Amino acid sequence: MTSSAHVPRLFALVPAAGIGERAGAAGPKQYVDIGGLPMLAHTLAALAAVPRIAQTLVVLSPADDRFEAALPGCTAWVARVGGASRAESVLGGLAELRRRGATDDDWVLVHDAARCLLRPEWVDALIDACEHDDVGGLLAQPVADTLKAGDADSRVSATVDRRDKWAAQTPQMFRLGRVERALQAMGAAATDEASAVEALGLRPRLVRASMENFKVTWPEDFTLANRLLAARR
Ligand SMILES: Nc1ccn([C@@H]2O[C@H](COP(=O)(O)OP(=O)(O)OP(=O)(O)O)[C@@H](O)[C@H]2O)c(=O)n1
Ligand SMILES: C[C@](O)(CO)[C@H](O)COP(=O)(O)O
Repeated sequence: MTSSAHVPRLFALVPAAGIGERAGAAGPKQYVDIGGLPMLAHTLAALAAVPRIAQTLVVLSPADDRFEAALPGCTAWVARVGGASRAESVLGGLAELRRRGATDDDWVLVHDAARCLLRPEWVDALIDACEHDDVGGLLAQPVADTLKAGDADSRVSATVDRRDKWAAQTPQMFRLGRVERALQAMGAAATDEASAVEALGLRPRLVRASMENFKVTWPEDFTLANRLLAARR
């Protein structure tokens, strides 16, 4: 007799519906050229190099009219279901994954389009650490600098104990059903998937990655990303 048990699959979900306000580029930062390709192309290439990921879904803004010209021949799934916040874009993507056959038990690795220096081996390390974990987890980096809390006038209000602090990165890997419920409960206040899952009383696993997995956020970050990519060639 053959077993019909569902084997969970792994999907990647890339929110790419932001406007990149802080980056100050002429258009959305995911299309800014880095080393000859749009930033988003580097991000998707890293995920495509992880064989355990069954498929990647890119979430675009409904108004996006650049993707097909910028990434011709891209084999990732694409859905123009982005929302006003990152959390809404991720929720739109999770609903799209369901429409395409994903179920509650499948794993979803949510990864920022803006973290284009991702390396496949970091994704593999995350999967290895989480695929048999009850909760799931995220890539992160222990904080190395002394941490200051600041007031609106840019004066220090406190020095924060950094000993147990980690900077959260992506991918963040959770079961589809759980992360969807968590984000629905927390709404746009969720700046990442882990914080929504934490609000359910759960403790996601922290998997150390690298500072190279930084999020291109400010104008000077494009220069850093270009240099790092050039150094990898
Ligand atoms: N409504 C939104 C906002 C953000 N994102 C995505 O979430 C990731 C992380 O967000 P962030 O770095 O803040 O990107 P932007 O929102 O584009 O930047 P900014 O906040 O400076 O406008 C990015 O890949 C971005 O495209 C999204 O899909 N939908
Ligand atoms: C998800 C994230 O990259 C983890 O550090 C981060 O929270 C995104 O924040 P942003 O407000 O969208 O820049």
